[in-house]
Amino acid sequence: MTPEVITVIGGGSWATAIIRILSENDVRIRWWLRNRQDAEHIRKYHHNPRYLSGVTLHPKKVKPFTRLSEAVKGAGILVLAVPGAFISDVLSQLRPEDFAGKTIVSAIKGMVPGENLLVTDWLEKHYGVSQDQFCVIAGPCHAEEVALEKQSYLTIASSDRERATRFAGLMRCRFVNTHPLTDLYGVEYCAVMKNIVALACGICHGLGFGDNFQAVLVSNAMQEIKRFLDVIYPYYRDLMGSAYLGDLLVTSYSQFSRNRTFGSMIGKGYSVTSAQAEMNMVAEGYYAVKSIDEINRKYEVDMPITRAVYTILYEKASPATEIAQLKELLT
Ligand SMILES: NC(=O)C1=CN([C@@H]2O[C@H](COP(=O)(O)OP(=O)(O)OC[C@H]3O[C@@H](n4cnc5c(N)ncnc54)[C@H](OP(=O)(O)O)[C@@H]3O)[C@@H](O)[C@H]2O)C=CC1
Ligand SMILES: O=C(CO)COP(=O)(O)O
Repeated sequence: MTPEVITVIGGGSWATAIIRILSENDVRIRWWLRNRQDAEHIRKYHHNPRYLSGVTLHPKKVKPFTRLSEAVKGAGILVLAVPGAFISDVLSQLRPEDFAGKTIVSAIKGMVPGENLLVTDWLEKHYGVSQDQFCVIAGPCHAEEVALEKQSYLTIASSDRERATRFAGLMRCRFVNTHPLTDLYGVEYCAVMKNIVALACGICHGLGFGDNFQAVLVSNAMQEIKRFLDVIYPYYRDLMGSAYLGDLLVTSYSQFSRNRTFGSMIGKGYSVTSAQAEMNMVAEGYYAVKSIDEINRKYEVDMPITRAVYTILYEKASPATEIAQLKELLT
């Protein structure tokens, strides 16, 4: 059998981890990064110099590119792994024909700000990608633990179960277990919303709250996510599964979570700009909370945690005052 040709778009930690996983299998990876020096470094030394630099990349299976139109040539699968806020900029070099007939995999746990669309909805709108072409990579999995080859689980969601099963096969390896699921939009929304909750957990941690309070916050958050999903995309789903509850837990509690770290800085008194400057990675929840809050103005679902995070980050409300008010609403 000829190896599967896969283009991975994005040069950050998750793109690097996905490439590490995929290259355990029979694939050829065309890797697009925006930074020319990074691509050159990878070609010479087989390491990404700025993200997960300890990971060795397979010299024969992984080929870096800086021209996106060239990177997508000949691939049957495109994996998108840039933060949602930059996707429209990055993909502006491509045309609808570049997506035709391919499996389009979103590894992005964020929305497209401004348009307030899930990445899959945005690709359908702007590039005519049909719903059954999509897969979404979900589940509790930090790139840093993939780099350490710690046992992880991923869920591959697609409305086309066969497509999900095929891609799940390519993402399965010694240290990663995978399973398919058909709740494409539910999984995508949940992945976006758990980042908002992790921000809230971080803010509370920064303010000095402990584990007792965080457990209440997270369990209330799961109910908030359920209320929202039941309205925006009703579907038979088991929210106790690892693609939903599992991802909420790892992001809320892990030392590796960028969203939690960002929130913690806000709770300790950093401004949004100084917290962003301090982190060299992207906290998707910052963009997501604005999108979800704006979407919810139409649906008016009861979402006190999302509202509190939005008010703190976008209306410069005092974290202590907002969380004091939120405290009274949790059960
Ligand atoms: N890290 C993780 O464990 C996981 C991440 N994800 C998701 O993967 C997606 C990608 O995140 P991740 O790889 O972690 O991000 P990182 O924070 O590790 O990297 C950020 C990436 O965004 C790029 N970037 C920064 N600014 C711009 C810009 N203005 N225009 C274009 N690109 C820009 C950076 O480019 P440059 O290379 O030039 O610095 C870099 O490639 C996110 O949606 C995240 O939620 C999902 C699961 C796990
Ligand atoms: O989605 C993730 C883990 O499953 C990554 O979360 P952070 O972006 O907060 O690090």
